[in-house]
Amino acid sequence: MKFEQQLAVDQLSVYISKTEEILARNSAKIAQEYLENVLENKPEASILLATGNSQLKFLDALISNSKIDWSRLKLFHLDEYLGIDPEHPASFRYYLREKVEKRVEPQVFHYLEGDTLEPLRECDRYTKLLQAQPIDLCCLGIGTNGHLAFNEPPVANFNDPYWVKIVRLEKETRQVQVEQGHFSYFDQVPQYALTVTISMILSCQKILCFASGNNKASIIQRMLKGEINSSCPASILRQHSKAILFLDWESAKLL
Ligand SMILES: O=P(O)(O)OC[C@H]1O[C@](O)(CO)[C@@H](O)[C@@H]1O
Repeated sequence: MKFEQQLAVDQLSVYISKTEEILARNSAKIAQEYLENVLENKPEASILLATGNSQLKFLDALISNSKIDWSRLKLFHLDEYLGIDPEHPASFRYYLREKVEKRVEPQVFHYLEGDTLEPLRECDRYTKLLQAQPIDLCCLGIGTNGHLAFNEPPVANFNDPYWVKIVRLEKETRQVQVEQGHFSYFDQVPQYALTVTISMILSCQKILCFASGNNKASIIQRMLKGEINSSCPASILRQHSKAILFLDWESAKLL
């Protein structure tokens, strides 16, 4: 497996590839080998998937090249806008149905029902589903403001007693969604979302986190060189010994 550079920042492993394409190929191989290993020792495995641009090439490489037995996998996801219809193209359920579920046949895909009329009950339902088994693999992206899932700075709680909660989205997060073309204007982006918490993420057995491109360079610098605190929620990954951060040259350029 060829990464141009490998380093450790506290307990976090950081693998750097020249391009996002190489990064996707190599990280998909790591994910595949890890899942094969898990499935040698138990009948089924559980994966918590992220959405966003940072996941696209990885998911494509994982799905198109691997020999994973998806029928033995239970799938979950990190977050969803509150009040969004599952058919809305910006909804994370839409993304995951189109990019994952239509291409593989998992044993089950448990979706966060963002359009529920009873959000607290939905948090409770999803918490119970997540707690029913260990989550073997968690995939993550990092927001330009350092958020993990929708745990926004500075309110993200590293010791959250909850596993799924309702959060208010930061202006920057909502603005980025417009810039990326997911919504036409700022007020169209929902103000609230459901998200798994940092405590939930840290309970996962293995974490693969992806960040590439110039627009992630300064937050990656803060994540890896700044203090570990909730002003950059992603910095907490430095305390997870089974987490790998995959970067390309552009996102790693300020290290
Ligand atoms: O992958 P992107 O588009 O860079 O976004 C960063 C992360 O923030 C989220 O939008 C919020 O969870 C994720 O879907 C994503 O992985």
